[in-house]
Order: sequence, then C-alpha cells, then structure tokens
Amino acid sequence: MGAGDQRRPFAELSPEEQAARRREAARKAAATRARNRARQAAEAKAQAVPAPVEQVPVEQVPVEQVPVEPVPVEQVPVEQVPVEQVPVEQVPVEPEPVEEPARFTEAAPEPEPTIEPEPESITEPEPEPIVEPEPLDRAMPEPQPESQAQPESTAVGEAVAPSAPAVSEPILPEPTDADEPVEVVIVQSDPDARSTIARREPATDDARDDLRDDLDASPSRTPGTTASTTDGAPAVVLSLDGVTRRFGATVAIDDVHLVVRAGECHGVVGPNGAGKSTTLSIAAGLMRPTSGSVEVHGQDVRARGVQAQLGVVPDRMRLFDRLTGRQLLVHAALLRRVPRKDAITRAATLLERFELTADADRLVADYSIGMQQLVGIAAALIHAPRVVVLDEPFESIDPVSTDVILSVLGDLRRRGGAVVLTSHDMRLVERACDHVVVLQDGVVRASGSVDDVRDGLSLEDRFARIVGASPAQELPWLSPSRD
Ligand SMILES: Nc1ncnc2c1ncn2[C@@H]1O[C@H](COP(=O)(O)OP(=O)(O)OP(=O)(O)O)[C@@H](O)[C@H]1O
Repeated sequence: MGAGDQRRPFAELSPEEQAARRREAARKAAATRARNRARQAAEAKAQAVPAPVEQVPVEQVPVEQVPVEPVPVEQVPVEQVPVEQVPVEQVPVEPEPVEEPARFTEAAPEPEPTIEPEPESITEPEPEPIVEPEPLDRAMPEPQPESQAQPESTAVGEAVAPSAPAVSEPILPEPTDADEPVEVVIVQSDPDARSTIARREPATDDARDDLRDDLDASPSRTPGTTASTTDGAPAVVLSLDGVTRRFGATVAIDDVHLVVRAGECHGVVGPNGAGKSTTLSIAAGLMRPTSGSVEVHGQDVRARGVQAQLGVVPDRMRLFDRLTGRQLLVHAALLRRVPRKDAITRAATLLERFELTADADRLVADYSIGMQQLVGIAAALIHAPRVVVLDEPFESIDPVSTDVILSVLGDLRRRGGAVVLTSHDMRLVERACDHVVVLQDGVVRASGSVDDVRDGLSLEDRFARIVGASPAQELPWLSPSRD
C-alpha cells in the first residue's frame, strides 16, 4: 500500500484496499505487542526476581536450609498486652506445675457464665468437696518464704497473704509505684456469676472455742515481742507518722498520725473521698506514702516478715472466685505459712463461725456479695494476724453476720490483736471501736477515744457537726412527669 493510500480516508478505499489496510494494522499491532513483551522480560531479568515458590520442587530444598528460627521469648512484647485483655482462664493461678492433674482444679468446675434464673440452679449438685490432705499436697502451692516476697508491683493486690504470684487487677490504682507488695492472687469475680441465698446455721460453741484457740496460737507472733510496754500500757502495734499521699495535684491524705495499741480498735471515718481507703492502704503496706512512715511493731510495714503480721481486707476486694470457700481459706493460710493440717482445721472453724459451712464447698464465684465479703474477712484472719486492717468490712453484710464479725474481732482484740477499720455507719463504729479518727479532705479533723470525740453526742451527730453537713438542696425537677 502506497503513501497516497494512507492519506485517503478509509471509507473511500475499495474493499480490497480496506482489507489490505486492516491486515497492515494488525501486523503493526502484533509487532508492537512483541516488542512490549520483550522489554518486560528484559526488565524482569534485570531485577533478578527469584523464581516463584511454586516453581521450586519442594523435595529439593533441604530442611535445614529453611529459615525457621523461632522468635526468642524475650522478644515477645508481653508487656504490651493489657492485663484486662487476658482471659481469666489464662492466668496461671498455681505458680508451680503439678506432676499430675490437680484434683484441686478438676473439682472446681467453671461456673456457668450467665445468670441462670431456673430454680434448679440453686439446688444443682455442688462442686465435690476436695479439701483433703492428699489433693491439697499436690494442688496447693507451697507457701513462699518471706525472703521471696515480691517487690511491690504496679498491680496493687488485695492482701491476704504474702509472696503470691502476680495479681489480677489493682484495687487501688497506683500508676506511679511500680513495686507495691503483691500478696495474693485474687481473680476478679465474674459479675455474671450466679448469686444464691446463703444458708445460715448458727455457729456452735465448739467453733467459737476452736477459733479462739487458733487466734491464740498465732504463727505470726514475733518471738520476743510483748503485749505491753514497761509502763504497763499496751504495746504500740501499728503507727502512722506524718503520712501524706498525693496523686498528682490531689492530696488524698495530709500529715496523718495514728497510734494503735494491742487490743484496740480504731475506726477511720469520713465523707466520701476523705482519704479513708488511702489511709488504710498505706497502713497495710499496699501503697507507698508520698511522705511519712508506717510501722508495725516498730518495723517498717514493708520490711521483710512484717506483712505476715497483718490481715487485710481491702476496698473492692477480689477473691480467687474459682476456688470453693474452703479452698480459698486453706490457700490463704498456706500462703501465710500456716501448717497444712492447721490450715484445714482453721478453715473449717472459720467457715462454721461465719456460718458458711453449708456453702464451704461451693465456688466463691457463686457466693452472694455478702458471703464473698465474709469469706474474705475469714481469709484475712486465718493466720491469726496481730493487726487487722479492714476497709468497709460491714458493707453488704446482714445484721446477723455483722454480729458475727464484731464477735470475732472482739475475740481477736481480747487476745492482744488490734483492728483498724473504716465504715460509713457511725453506730457500727461505736459498737466495734474504742477509738475513732475523723478525716475530711485528707486531714484529720478529730481523733481520740470514741467517748472523747463524740463528746456527749452520738457519734453520728458529732460526725455531722465536724464535717459540716450542708443543708439539703431542693431538686424540683425530680418528680415523676404527670403529662
Ligand atoms: N489512685 C488514685 N489516683 C488519683 N486519685 C486518687 C486515687 N486514689 C484516691 N484518690 C483520690 O484521693 C482522695 C481520697 O480517696 P479515698 O479513696 O482514700 O477516699 P475514701 O475516704 O476512701 O472515699 P470513699 O468513702 O468514697 O471510699 C479522693 O479525692 C480520690 O479521688
């Protein structure tokens, strides 16, 4: 085809010429595609791209050449996993592996995850009672020596016993202190766990006597310490000297002094946010003060061995709720180095005294809130501590169980133990305590014997005057709509 043909419009060409024009165009297009393929192949070769995997015969690759180096454990960023994202089931409750399947665990089936309204949920077969010497030998972690007590960690744990493995979640947030003592593994209660009604049977006289004997035979008594000073006054068992705690710009407590002697009960009272829990957490060694000091029998509360002299029920207590009540108590006792046989006996007497015997072999997760509080208090007492620190011990407790708690604390005090507790119920403080500290905005507004502080009034009236209760403000909008 000549150049003149190229200039003529395609429509003016004869059919033969048009066919020739199409053949020529097709030839040129084929040549262009061939050039493109050649260029692409050259570029690919220049980049030296390895042969696709599927082209490599697998059997020709020696196994040892396959780069399968494991990632070193220390490179795994465990610390980046928020604790709250770790399912409870993955938390290793038992610090040491057992050689055979632990009946301890087997006998504690998982509670059903949701609330079961059916009546049979209350009468369903209870977990098999398993607290026997033999399974305990295998399943209970041996108590750790005091010398192995962990330095405090950011997870400020509920205190029942020392030297326990890492704790679940903090009761009192301690964002700045990275070494708070972790005293026991307490697994957060499942809010969906079923609660059932406690079956109450009166404690027997024998149970009361047994418990008194146990409180006398305390393993935490320090040899050589005396119950009274040379001038006849009871010995100081707990002292806070100029304790201040700040959280950033917030001064939670400011220059708090407290002296607790053997046999005394001190009630720490105050409005919400006054600093009661902060004071008790510091007194129990769960939280560092910003300044000031805390001593138990003349030793720093954080010194080696001192924690064993304390029994603590913290604010917002969390328990090993996958254990039965009996297991929980035995576990707490073993962690406090109570001999196993005594631990089992004491657990039984405490359960009876706290009227939990009928529920002793049920999971703590299935306990009502009040029952959990009771078993938590029992766990704090099982090693017969010299000082018991209880944050809101009567919260969620019915009047009958309140009497039981008061009675047990009375037994402890008569045998030289001391108690520090908080409560919003002034009448309970009057019943339980002989001394009281009134906190407001972190400052001690009044302290001394209950009689001195109330000064002829009821403690409730005196408290209201001290903290200056403001007149009730009207809320006119708070009325049901009548539209
Ligand atoms: N971890 C924390 N971080 C910041 N502020 C805190 C922390 N813990 C306590 N506070 C603050 O310290 C003050 C005292 O709190 P604390 O819990 O000791 O009071 P409380 O008397 O126990 O109150 P309540 O009766 O309501 O339990 C409050 O202002 C509180 O907001």
